[in-house]
Amino acid sequence: MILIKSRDIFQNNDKKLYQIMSNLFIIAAPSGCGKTTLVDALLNNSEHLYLSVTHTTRKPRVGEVDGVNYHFISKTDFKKMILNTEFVEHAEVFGNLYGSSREKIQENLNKNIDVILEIDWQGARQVKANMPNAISIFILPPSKKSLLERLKGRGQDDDETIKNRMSDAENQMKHYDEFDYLVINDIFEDALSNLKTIIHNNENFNKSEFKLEKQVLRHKYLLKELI
Ligand SMILES: Nc1ncnc2c1ncn2[C@@H]1O[C@H](COP(=O)(O)OP(=O)(O)OP(=O)(O)O)[C@@H](O)[C@H]1O
Ligand SMILES: Nc1nc2c(ncn2[C@@H]2O[C@H](COP(=O)(O)O)[C@@H](O)[C@H]2O)c(=O)[nH]1
Repeated sequence: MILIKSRDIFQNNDKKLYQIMSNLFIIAAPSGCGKTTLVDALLNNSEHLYLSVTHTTRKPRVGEVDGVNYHFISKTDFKKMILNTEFVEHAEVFGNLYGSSREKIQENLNKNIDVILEIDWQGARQVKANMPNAISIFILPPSKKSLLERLKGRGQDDDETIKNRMSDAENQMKHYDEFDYLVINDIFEDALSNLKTIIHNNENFNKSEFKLEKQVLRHKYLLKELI
């Protein structure tokens, strides 16, 4: 048996046996649902989790720091990175380009550190296609009304942007059933605790109360309201 420290995410067609020691987690949600706030809390004091910093052509918001919140780059540079196959996934979201660069992801997986990608459903689909063992989690708001209140309450987007994000939310949420787990971000502390359970016990997937099929039954009325 060949033992490697982590799976090589782009050579996983190799038929040799290998032992997987680190995980790639995908977290997606409609804009404003709270995924960044949840992931920040998740990363707090956790040395064994690395959040991949997205490259984007979006302009920075007030308070956002280049290299910390995002790598803010030009469209030309983004397109060069696509041509050089530097992204594990990329997508256009709200008229801007967003992509996850392969280098740091692979570096951390190789160091046996679990990696989190905070991306949209299009990116999630690409990652799952290349790496079916990636663990995907979709986060839903408790209602459309709370989603709107959160987008407004964040105080960082103008009315037009908020309108666009609300009208896209349904399109994003339609893809919840492509994910392994579903979490409802109603009470923040509960959602955080659910995420921690998923991340720390993902080997118990079949028994998890947060796996998609169980959550779909539990939250069927919410799903009807949202989608
Ligand atoms: N459970 C919650 N209850 C109330 N407010 C919340 C909850 N979770 C997050 N929020 C608030 O909702 C707002 C949006 O959260 P956040 O920016 O994390 O969303 P996001 O999903 O990362 O959005 P985007 O995809 O646009 O980056 C923030 O002001 C955050 O404090
Ligand atoms: N496919 C990807 N989508 C991404 C990535 N990083 C963020 N996103 C998506 O963009 C929206 C908007 O983000 P914002 O910071 O401009 O509010 C967010 O909801 C994600 O769905 C990425 O690397 N790849």
